[in-house]
Amino acid sequence: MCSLSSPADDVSVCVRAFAVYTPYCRFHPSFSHLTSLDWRYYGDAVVQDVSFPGIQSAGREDEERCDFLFKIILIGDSNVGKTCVIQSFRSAEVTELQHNTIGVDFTVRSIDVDGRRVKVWDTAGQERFRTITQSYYRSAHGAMIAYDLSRRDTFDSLPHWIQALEQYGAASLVLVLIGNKCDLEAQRQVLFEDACTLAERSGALAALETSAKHHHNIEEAFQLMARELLVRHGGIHYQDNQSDSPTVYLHSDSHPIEGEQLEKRSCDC
Ligand SMILES: Nc1nc2c(ncn2[C@@H]2O[C@H](COP(=O)(O)OP(=O)(O)OP(=O)(O)O)[C@@H](O)[C@H]2O)c(=O)[nH]1
Repeated sequence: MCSLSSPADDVSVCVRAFAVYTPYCRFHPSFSHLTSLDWRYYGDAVVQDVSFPGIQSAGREDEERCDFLFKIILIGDSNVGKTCVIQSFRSAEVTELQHNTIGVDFTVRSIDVDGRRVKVWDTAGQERFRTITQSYYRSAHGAMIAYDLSRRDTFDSLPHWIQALEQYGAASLVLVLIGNKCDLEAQRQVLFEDACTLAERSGALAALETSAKHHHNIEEAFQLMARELLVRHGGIHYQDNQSDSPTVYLHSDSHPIEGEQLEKRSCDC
């Protein structure tokens, strides 16, 4: 079962990420622009009078070697499954019932992309904690916007989230749209084609349908994102005729968007 089963556990995970990864991230070139104010603000706002369970085991990860460290934010309406997606990514296990996130959830995991070790630092934040999440937009390398494919209103708010990213995020941000809860096919209210159209219009790298509950397409979403970030940050160089493009990681319910991002794959910058 998921390790985040109560608000107290949730905070302890936040503390763990804060306490263990802050020193590493602050000294890492990718995070040199993060000010201590960002971190303190998060700590003051979210972490209150809690112990630090799990800090020792997480400490080992801090020493783990990685070639690249990317920060990916996961945003979207409440209850679309953001926390479950990052839990599924972290542990391949998801609880039936998740509490609402207070502030920002963190997870850090290393994945291998073409033999490169990539550390993905992932956060999911809630809209009502706007001031916290906006500061995270600024320093993100990639963003996943999630909607619940069984609730049309969560898809209809995607333009709002995209606009927020355009306003607060970096121009080079890699965007992926995620239609979560694809196990609820009978309750589907959003056609995959609609998500693909929106992804194409908004310059997203891909649209995918995922199930955090069944761990479906979660790894693929992060692999796809990490691979694109590696390309953009000079970690992978694609030839035009190279066959192992990111599309090989996609299932039938995912859709890579051709265009601007694909051109950038061959770019060294
Ligand atoms: N059927 C199904 N339910 C899911 C899936 N992912 C999440 N859920 C359920 O959806 C509910 C909301 O999940 P959360 O992960 O807390 O959603 P969230 O987007 O993080 O919500 P906030 O913290 O309010 O922003 C929970 O009851 C989950 O068990 C999924 O893939 N399939």
